[in-house]
Amino acid sequence: MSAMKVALTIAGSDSCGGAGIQADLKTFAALGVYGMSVITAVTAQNTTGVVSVRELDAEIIRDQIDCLFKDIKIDAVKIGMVSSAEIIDVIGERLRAHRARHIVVDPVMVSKSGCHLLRPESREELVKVLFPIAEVVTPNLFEAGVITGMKIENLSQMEEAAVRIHELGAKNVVVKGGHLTGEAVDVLYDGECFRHLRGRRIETKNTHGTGCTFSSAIAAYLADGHPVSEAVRRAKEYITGAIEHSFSLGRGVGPTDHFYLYRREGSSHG
Ligand SMILES: Nc1ncnc2c1ncn2[C@@H]1O[C@H](COP(=O)(O)OP(=O)(O)O)[C@@H](O)[C@H]1O
Ligand SMILES: Cc1ncc(COP(=O)(O)O)c(N)n1
Repeated sequence: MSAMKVALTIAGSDSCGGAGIQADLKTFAALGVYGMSVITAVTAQNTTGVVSVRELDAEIIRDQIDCLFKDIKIDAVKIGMVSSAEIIDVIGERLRAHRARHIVVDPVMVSKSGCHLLRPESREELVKVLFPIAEVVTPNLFEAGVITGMKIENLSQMEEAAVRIHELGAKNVVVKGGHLTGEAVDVLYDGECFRHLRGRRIETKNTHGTGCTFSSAIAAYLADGHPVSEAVRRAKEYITGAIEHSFSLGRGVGPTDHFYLYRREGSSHG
């Protein structure tokens, strides 16, 4: 039997379990990869919104990263909510020191419910420190707009944004079209070619954590040894199925079903 593959998520905790660390670990488990976590911040959050946020201090974030890399071979890393410039700097510095491979950066800025998960004044630091070490970055339309200063409303603008973000140091860029209307198309750019990742649009309000789930699925497939284009294609297939099986939980935006591949006929939530 081949060795178990290991993926690490560096992200914030979402107490309601649909996004952040919890979504990432569920995704790793569902895709057969051993998951580990470095928590950057704790959010008190439910399906209707974020109530409060506490950042952890840089020292405990550094210690979490160092003790894992000193002990365990890590096949891929996903980075989500990073909250502040100080946290970004310690993550960047330690991942470089440990020569971490297969890094996926989801440049999380604002939750779907409208709460800042990255201090707006730290956005430039995220791009400057984390994009150059990323194998893949996965901005949504809002994030791609903030990073490039562009207004992005169609596929050709998504392509242009992907080129500009590539110039900022990310090897591969996926601009996600989840917030457009019509087919859910994402654009992958590797510095040479564009690839359109097409998925059927699912009519549902339950999309809490879709970006977290997508980026951690990319990391899981990279950990498994797939090349970037194949990892992204498989992750797109996985997130589309997870959204198709999303369900209502609480009074707000419900989560996707990370384990839909395993549910038997008749045992789903309906
Ligand atoms: N309603 C939907 N139907 C199908 N795919 C979707 C839908 N909403 C988002 N997606 C897909 O989910 C992934 C995450 O995208 P998105 O929701 O835009 O990210 P974020 O959570 O960062 O805003 C992308 O592959 C996107 O195309
Ligand atoms: C801890 C944490 N990380 C990321 C998100 C983004 O997820 P969404 O955009 O679906 O709100 C979140 N809500 N909470």
